Amino acid sequence: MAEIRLEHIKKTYPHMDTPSVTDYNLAIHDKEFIVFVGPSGSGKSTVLRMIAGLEEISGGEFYIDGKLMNDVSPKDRYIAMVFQNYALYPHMTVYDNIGFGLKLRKMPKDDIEKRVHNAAKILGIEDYLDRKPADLSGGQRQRVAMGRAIVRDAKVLLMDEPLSNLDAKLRVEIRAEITKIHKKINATTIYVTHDQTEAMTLADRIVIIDRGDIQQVGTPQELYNEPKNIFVATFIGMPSMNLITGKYEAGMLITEDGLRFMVPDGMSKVLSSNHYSGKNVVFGIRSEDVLSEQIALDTYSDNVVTAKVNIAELMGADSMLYTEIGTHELIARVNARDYHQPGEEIKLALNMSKGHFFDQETTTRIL
Ligand SMILES: Nc1ncnc2c1ncn2[C@@H]1O[C@H](COP(=O)(O)OP(=O)(O)OP(=O)(O)O)[C@@H](O)[C@H]1O
Repeated sequence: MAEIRLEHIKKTYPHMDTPSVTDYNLAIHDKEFIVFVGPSGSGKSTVLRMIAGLEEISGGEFYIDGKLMNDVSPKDRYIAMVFQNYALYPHMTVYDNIGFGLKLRKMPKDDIEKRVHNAAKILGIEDYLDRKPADLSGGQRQRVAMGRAIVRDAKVLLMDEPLSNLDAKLRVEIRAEITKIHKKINATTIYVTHDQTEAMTLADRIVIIDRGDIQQVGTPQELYNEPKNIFVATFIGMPSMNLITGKYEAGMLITEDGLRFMVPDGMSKVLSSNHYSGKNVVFGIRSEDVLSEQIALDTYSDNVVTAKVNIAELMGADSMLYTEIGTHELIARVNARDYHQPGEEIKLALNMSKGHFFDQETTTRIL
């Protein structure tokens, strides 16, 4: 069992004026799979390294199962870490690479053998135990690195961008395996990535970080459907959420270049009662809620715009249309059968009720 609590955690690196992590508060449940996601330099690795004990904590408290861990040495934290560069010993076999840490701890040979074989079985690398890392593929090397973490029976597993060295196809395969492995070993897991697709597919809960600050914590669905602010709304989801800035007035959203959108009644009520009448707001709508089929044009006839197609990307079942309406870019994910050429003018309907309104100044979501 391993419950983790981070309370007001801060990090300022030596000789730096500004903190890299400002005030980090998070409770992670036992056996949970948590993903830290955010842009490069947002502080993801710093938090992970503080948990592992590789980096000193500048302020705040870090607990595992209620025990304060700030000053506990890394080897006594019951934590195992998997890095993006696998850090395998090239002259050792897979078996020795996996068992090395246990040997250092002077564990009896029989126990080491049991543990290494058990880990190899979980990871599906039993046939490679006699090989050297050089004779393995990237995916197999990554499994060996995970094997080293698994044999230690760690209560907490930390993974720092473990898939970033693999090609796209292998990343998808190993991603699915990581989920299976997590179910088998059941260690509380913290996984760091800057890839929102990895975060969405792996996480029980995602912690989204920007500039050393937690922006939102929630399940993938919560972050996708109820983003707290514009940063989360545009970071989660591919392609990024469309944003249209305009003035809200008498049930309409009116842009500076004269586009007019009818705001559904329920949304209008919330905007009016929150004193947004006459004020600028940001409207966000996902590409799947921008529609091109005739039935949608008829259903949402109040909000049909003429759009010029700039780029059309065929993605298999869907096609992504990067279009221009007035001075705004609008991305629509449409059925691939409904393919359009760049340069074409088409009609698009916005299903406004699926969109979100954000406060332009604070960037927080209004509804
Ligand atoms: N040893 C260090 N000394 C000084 N500043 C550092 C050090 N390590 C990281 N930083 C700074 O702290 C901030 C957070 O870095 P961190 O590596 O935690 O971000 P990250 O979100 O993991 O980024 P990436 O996805 O690029 O790995 C960055 O501004 C970085 O430049």
